[in-house]
Amino acid sequence: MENDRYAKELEVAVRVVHVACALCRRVQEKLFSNDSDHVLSKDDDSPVTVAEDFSVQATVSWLLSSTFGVENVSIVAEEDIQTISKDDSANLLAAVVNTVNESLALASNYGLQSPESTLGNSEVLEAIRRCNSTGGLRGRHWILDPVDGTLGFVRGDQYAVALALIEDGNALLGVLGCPNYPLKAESLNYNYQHHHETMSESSSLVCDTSEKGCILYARKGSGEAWLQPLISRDKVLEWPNYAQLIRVSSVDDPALATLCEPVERANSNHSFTAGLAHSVGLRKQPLRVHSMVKYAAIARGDAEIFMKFARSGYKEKIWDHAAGVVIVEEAGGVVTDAGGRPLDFSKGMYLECLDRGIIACSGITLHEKLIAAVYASWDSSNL
Ligand SMILES: Nc1ncnc2c1ncn2[C@@H]1O[C@H](COP(=O)(O)O)[C@@H](OP(=O)(O)O)[C@H]1O
Ligand SMILES: [Mg+2]
Repeated sequence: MENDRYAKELEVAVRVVHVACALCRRVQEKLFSNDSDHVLSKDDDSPVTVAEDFSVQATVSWLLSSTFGVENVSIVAEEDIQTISKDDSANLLAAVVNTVNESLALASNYGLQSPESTLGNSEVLEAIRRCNSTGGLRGRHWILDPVDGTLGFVRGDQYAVALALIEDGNALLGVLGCPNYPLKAESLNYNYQHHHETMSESSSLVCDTSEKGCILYARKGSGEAWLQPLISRDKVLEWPNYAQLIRVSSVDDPALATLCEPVERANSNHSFTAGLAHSVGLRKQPLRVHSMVKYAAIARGDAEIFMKFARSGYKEKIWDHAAGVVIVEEAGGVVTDAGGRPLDFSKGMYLECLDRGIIACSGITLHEKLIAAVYASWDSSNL
């Protein structure tokens, strides 16, 4: 039956992302706990972040391969094997192997297979290496961003685990794990200064995980997007785990709409988007959020617009968008490039044909206004 197609893949993907989010939460709790040996680094390439990325990637790769069979699984993912297989990376590899084993031991709590015995270095490296697909127009590929929004992760703020399935170039399934997504939309706004002032006493920011954390997911063409809460440590996932339907906001008046955009100025031109916002009549301050949680905010109805205009020459990666696009579209939203065309996931690792930037909206009215505003202002924008 058409409706049953990809049902198993979607359920497995959601369970796998639960395991990955639990891993991330454990690492973040250690990072921010008062008795932690770790020194928190504000860099997004700190050893902790790198270990975290590899650990999630190995865990997801191992679980997908053990469920569907190694020969059936092709994965396109952010981290490549070079960094971790260097001679001077023994400590990094040891940390990753440890974290992966800890997390796979709990996989059975999530209805997935745990390994019969602890994985060794070579098995973990092999799981990471297997994520070396480049995707493309033919075949079925899983697209993974193990930790999207690494800066958000080290700051104890928003980050996401993103897993999508593309087949013959079409994004069919999207799963977004958002371990720090707060219940109240207002708390999404990133406030760097506040963050630093409260950093020392802010273990509550990440350690009180009971009121935040969810997984969003959707199957292309179903017209439905779903949300499940993350489950607490040591609990067993009972499918469908309180899944609830989510829907985009019905606000189409620009004066009432909220714009979401990257926190980092380096990743998107804030003054250009401010100009667009002004010209279509947006009044509210933009909500600056790390990672694909911005797509989640649109799908959940907590914001109406997400825009990203990277510097010219930057090539957007498919793993930064595929899962979010499926979820927003199935929740009722619209996602295109700045020329109004759908994002094309068929060209390999990059969104090769992307026209200028990305515009995701809760509805067509806001979307058309923004596309028209880009058209009117681009030539004078110096971008
Ligand atoms: N100069 C740049 N311009 C645009 N995007 C960039 C960028 N450098 C990195 N990125 C991407 O932007 C993502 C973060 O998005 P955001 O700024 O919306 O939080 C990064 O994901 P990672 O954190 O997984 O590396 C990275 O892929
Ligand atoms: Mg990313």
